[in-house]
Amino acid sequence: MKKEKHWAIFIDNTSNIDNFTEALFSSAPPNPFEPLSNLRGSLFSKLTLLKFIDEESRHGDSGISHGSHQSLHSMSSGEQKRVLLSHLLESKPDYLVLDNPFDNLDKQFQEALQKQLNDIAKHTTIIQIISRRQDLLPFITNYAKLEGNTLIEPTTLESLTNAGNNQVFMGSIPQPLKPMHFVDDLLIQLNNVNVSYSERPILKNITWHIGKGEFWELSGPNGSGKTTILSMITGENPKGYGQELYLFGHKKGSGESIWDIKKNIGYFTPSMTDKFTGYHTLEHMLISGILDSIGLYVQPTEAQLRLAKEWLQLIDMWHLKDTLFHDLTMGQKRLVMTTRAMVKHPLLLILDEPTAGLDDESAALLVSLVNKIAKESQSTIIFVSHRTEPNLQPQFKFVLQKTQNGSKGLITKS
Ligand SMILES: Nc1ncnc2c1ncn2[C@@H]1O[C@H](COP(=O)(O)OP(=O)(O)OP(=O)(O)O)[C@@H](O)[C@H]1O
Repeated sequence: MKKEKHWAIFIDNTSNIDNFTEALFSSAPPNPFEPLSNLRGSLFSKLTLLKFIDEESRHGDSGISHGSHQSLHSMSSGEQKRVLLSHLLESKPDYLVLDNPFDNLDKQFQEALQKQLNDIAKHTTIIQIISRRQDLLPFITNYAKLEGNTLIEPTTLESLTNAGNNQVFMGSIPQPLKPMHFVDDLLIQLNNVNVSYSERPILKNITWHIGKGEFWELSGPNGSGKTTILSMITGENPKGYGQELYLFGHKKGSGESIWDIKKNIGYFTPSMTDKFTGYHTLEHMLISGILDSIGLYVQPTEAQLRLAKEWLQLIDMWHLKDTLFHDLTMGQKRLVMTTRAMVKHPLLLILDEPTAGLDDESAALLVSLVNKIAKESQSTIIFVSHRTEPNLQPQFKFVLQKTQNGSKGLITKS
């Protein structure tokens, strides 16, 4: 049996991944991937997944969730990845390109996927596009780094990866223009909340009291209901009606509008950056956060401009104020979006897997900004993550544990 040659391509903020994957699948792949030119490859990536979801929304069937009655769109992110991988493997490709395959996956699935890839690697070339050093597949012995559009072959693995980030943010968190006041100590209360979908229990007797100024980490395996719980807290899930759910002092369904709830919340999840495809400058992006709009269509006031400046100085991006958001690196975009979600000092800041897809250095920088916000503001933070971010300093953890009757919640103190 011929021995397959596997590769890890390390990426960072500068890497042009789309160009690289396009070139790999072209009739003339770049050096040293020329041998792939006449072979059949498959791409396991978020983009491939989005194409199938789009197909499903237009034609009613993604073509890949056979056997399942559930739409691809309504599956949790881990479930979607499972379905995609088994679909890609059905066609027995000669090579498989995996774009950050472990992102959004729980530990159990990560281990199962690693085992599965170990087997596949015996007969299929694997090219792993990788941001975090800890994700490296153990059977891979060839490495390169993608800088912009250029592949660089290093001398050692160590020379490829950044240990972390030592940047210290200079100055304090800027104060909001209009502080939000809330008298109670408890912002959110879920008392014995239950959620089922098509009679399948998802959440079972969830009791969670979230206080002012607290810093929580929310975790749990794929499909355990993290997104569902967040949709209860943001007031978006109609299954919250008739339950013991109190959001910012109002019982869910007691006449408050979705806007009454949402005005108290700053929210960031990486897919939100897709909404900002327009050409907004950084300065305008931050000001639009104060106004809760997606672009900026009014003349900003002096006070708004001053506040935007303070935040941009804090994250060391003031010199980029006139740069288009579109032209930033991924790590910079995440810092700006987190800052934008925080600019009003919302009562509650929700960060949903904000480090997914970031390299080690950018993730460490984002985590230190979140720690700083937690220390220096009165905002409550919920940080959702599958990865244990080494330096994250939450006070409390809410862990969902799957059972046959739906997930239960376990609270621990850090
Ligand atoms: N609209 C829906 N219809 C049917 N099932 C749904 C719907 N929305 C969510 N589910 C199911 O509820 C379960 C919990 O989903 P949820 O997205 O909350 O999990 P999660 O913990 O966020 O998962 P992940 O870590 O994979 O993102 C999953 O099994 C999902 O398939």
